[in-house]
Amino acid sequence: MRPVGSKYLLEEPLGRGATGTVWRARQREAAGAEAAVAGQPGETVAIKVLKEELAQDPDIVMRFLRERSVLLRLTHPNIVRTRDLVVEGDLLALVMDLIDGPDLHRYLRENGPFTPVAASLLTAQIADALAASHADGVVHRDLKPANVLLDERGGQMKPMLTDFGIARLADSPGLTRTHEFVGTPAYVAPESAEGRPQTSAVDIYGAGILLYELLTGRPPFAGGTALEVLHRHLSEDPQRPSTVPEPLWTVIERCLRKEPNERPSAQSLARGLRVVAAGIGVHSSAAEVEAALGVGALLAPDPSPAPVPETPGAADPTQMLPGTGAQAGAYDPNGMTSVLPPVGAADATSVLPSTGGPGADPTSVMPPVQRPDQPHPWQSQMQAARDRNEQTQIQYLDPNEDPLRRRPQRQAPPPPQHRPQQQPYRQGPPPQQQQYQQPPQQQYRQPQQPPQQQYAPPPPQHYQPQQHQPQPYQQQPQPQQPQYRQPQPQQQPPQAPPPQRPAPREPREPRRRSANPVRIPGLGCLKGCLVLILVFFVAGWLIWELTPLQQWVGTGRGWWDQVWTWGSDVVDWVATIGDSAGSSGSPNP
Ligand SMILES: Nc1ncnc2c1ncn2[C@@H]1O[C@H](COP(=O)(O)OP(=O)(O)OP(=O)(O)O)[C@@H](O)[C@H]1O
Repeated sequence: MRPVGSKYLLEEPLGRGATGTVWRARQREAAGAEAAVAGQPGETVAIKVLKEELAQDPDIVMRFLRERSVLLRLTHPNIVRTRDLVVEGDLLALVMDLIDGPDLHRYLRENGPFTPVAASLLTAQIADALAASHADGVVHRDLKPANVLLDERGGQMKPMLTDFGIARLADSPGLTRTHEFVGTPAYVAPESAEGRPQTSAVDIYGAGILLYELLTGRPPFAGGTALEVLHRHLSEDPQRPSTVPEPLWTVIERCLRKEPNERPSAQSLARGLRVVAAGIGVHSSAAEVEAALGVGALLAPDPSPAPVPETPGAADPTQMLPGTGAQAGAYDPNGMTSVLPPVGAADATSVLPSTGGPGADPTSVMPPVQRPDQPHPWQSQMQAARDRNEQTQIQYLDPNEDPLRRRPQRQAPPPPQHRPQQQPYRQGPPPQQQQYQQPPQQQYRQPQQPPQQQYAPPPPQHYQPQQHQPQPYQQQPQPQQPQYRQPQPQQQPPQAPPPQRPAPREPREPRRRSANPVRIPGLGCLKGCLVLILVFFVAGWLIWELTPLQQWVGTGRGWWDQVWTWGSDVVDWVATIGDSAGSSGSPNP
């Protein structure tokens, strides 16, 4: 057992994350006045001991101490309470309440997706926690199921958001000045992926992804490489699974808007989710169903989202790349920014990883620092994420290899000389036409909001355990009121975590369906002829009967008789021609 400070003893590790290891620990004696919770000797706590490299960085230690008051005052029924922060020699540790229960990632993996009602109520409580922290100016920035612990005490399951402030520490200059990416690709908001200024809206995006995952067992943008996932966040719209009720999809779709200002505030998200939960249940009244269908009106955007404080070297994308700025000879087609490094800057494909497709010339797409036999850093990063249960990723990223900063520019002038067209992903789908904006040049200097108003959290709402029936890898279709469009229940494939795919496949050509599934050669032509004959026949009959033509021709016959006569004439004529051809072709007697 290892002492942490003079007050705590580490007993056994509970789990390891990217930023440190969490231990079950015991309190030796009551903590001092600087702790938020003094605690009693013998009390059990959880202690996250941050990685040594974090603890040895003076910038991070400073930040840790500065954040201390923020973290310690962050209290809410759905936030894991930070009791104390310990700085001792080379050790930085957060002392937290010990939560008795699994994290949501593990729970999902073991029990399958939630019902729509249970998913709504659970996410509503997470939104409550976010509303409280946003009101206090604290943005989580790494919201994902692994950071939600399920407190199972008392037979109820209460989601508890944890790891507040860790992303802030990890994002400190000590780390990001070496061009690191902080976040988990499957949950990263588009603005974070692009290095644009972030606000509390990134947490709403994370909540939308989390809600989607609770309902389906997997996040909407997953699979393939981390780069691919980030591209999908930036360019793809999520698709509604057939099992997600319409009002709930309205909420998810609003949370996942690419434009942060269009996402709801945490408070309106929580309210909207509760209205949806009330309106999609088996016993919902007509009024509740009606209210759920109108949930869009409740999802008001946040008029003053909490900004993520600027971190020199982190929030400013221009500082995340070496040799940036004018002195580096950067490519600047729009005159907006100078973030692109000089090597191959005009050619986005030149920095993308080679996937080694047939006929691919790896050297032509490899950045100079990367050898063909090495995996791309993002690929290793994704692999590491899988190995580590989707933990926060902090990994060196060579800016030369970051295609997000080398996307084709909308107004880019044509390159001075023709290059052979190269596919950025040789084995992957062709990238969609992306309307990327270059990250803005100006630094984000909005000061952190002081906590103005005291957030009064709504009473913690614990949903009843029977509302969530763990579905072992099969979504239960939710019975719906007739008023709203019922999604078609569908047999779900096993809801396992996204399988690891070796390489993205080429997208299939959309199949063109023929109106005539059995192809008979010439059938189309024959049909046309028959239709034409029919049309002539009917038209002739009408003209014969309804116009004076019959008298003019002077036959006095009916249409059928006349047609029969014409037919006989034609047959006689053909026979005559045949006879004359036969007699002229036969030798003279
Ligand atoms: N307060 C706590 N009480 C009980 N268990 C905890 C507590 N905090 C974390 N854990 C457990 O410890 C494990 C590791 O937590 P940690 O936050 O380091 O992991 P992570 O969220 O996967 O990684 P990271 O946040 O660094 O990406 C988790 O699986 C979690 O279940």
